[in-house]
Amino acid sequence: MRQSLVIANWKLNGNLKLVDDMVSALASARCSADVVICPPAPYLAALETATQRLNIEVGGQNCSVYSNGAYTGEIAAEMLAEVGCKYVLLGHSERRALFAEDDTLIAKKVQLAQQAGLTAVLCVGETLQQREAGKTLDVVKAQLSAVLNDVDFNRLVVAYEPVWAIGTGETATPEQAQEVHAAIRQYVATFNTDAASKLALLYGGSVKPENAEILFAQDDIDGGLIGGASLNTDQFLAICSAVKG
Ligand SMILES: O=C(CO)COP(=O)(O)O
Repeated sequence: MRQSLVIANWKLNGNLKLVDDMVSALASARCSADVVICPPAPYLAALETATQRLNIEVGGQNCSVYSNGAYTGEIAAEMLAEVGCKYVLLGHSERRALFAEDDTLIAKKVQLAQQAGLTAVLCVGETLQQREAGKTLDVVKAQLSAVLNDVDFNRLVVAYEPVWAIGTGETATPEQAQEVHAAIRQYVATFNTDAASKLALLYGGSVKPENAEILFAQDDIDGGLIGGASLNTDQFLAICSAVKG
């Protein structure tokens, strides 16, 4: 039985009011999936305190490639763990594109995160240009292979987020998403068969209440990584309850 998981990625959005509103909404919600919220770092402690009695975990949106030292503005994986995070998003396409993060750097971050006891949520996905050139699987496999050679599969989640579907309102069709998810699972199996069958694989990219159920019904889709819709309590709860239980 694989973990069903819905992760909220607030990106650079939200405030203390959203922390309160989301926690109140989730407190009275019924959801068979595990729920993780990744707010901007200043809200992690407040969210962790507010969710202590709930079955909700907290995660970072990124961590440093360094453990400590003179790196102004950075946040170490161990610091995230110390304030109660259980997860950290790594390799998000916005980090890759806007902050020039490459596969080598992301692999190092995954190692540090796992050493700190965090589950790394490795994000992979192709651009529209790469998809149109028929390179989707090559791109995704290259992003995975950089990390999978030296990874703790017990602390790994993979999120497939086609770049062209992020924040655009354009979602991969359930068939497109399933095809890539199945290919990811097969590829992971070439590294570790047992881990591949247990790995939680999430879809991300314009997931909304209207399309969540059909996406999550696909064989190899175990939940979602939600951006825009995770900022709205009603929408986020509807997505959480769309996960197959
Ligand atoms: O990037 C995403 C989650 O990490 C997806 O964002 P949207 O749900 O806003 O498309």
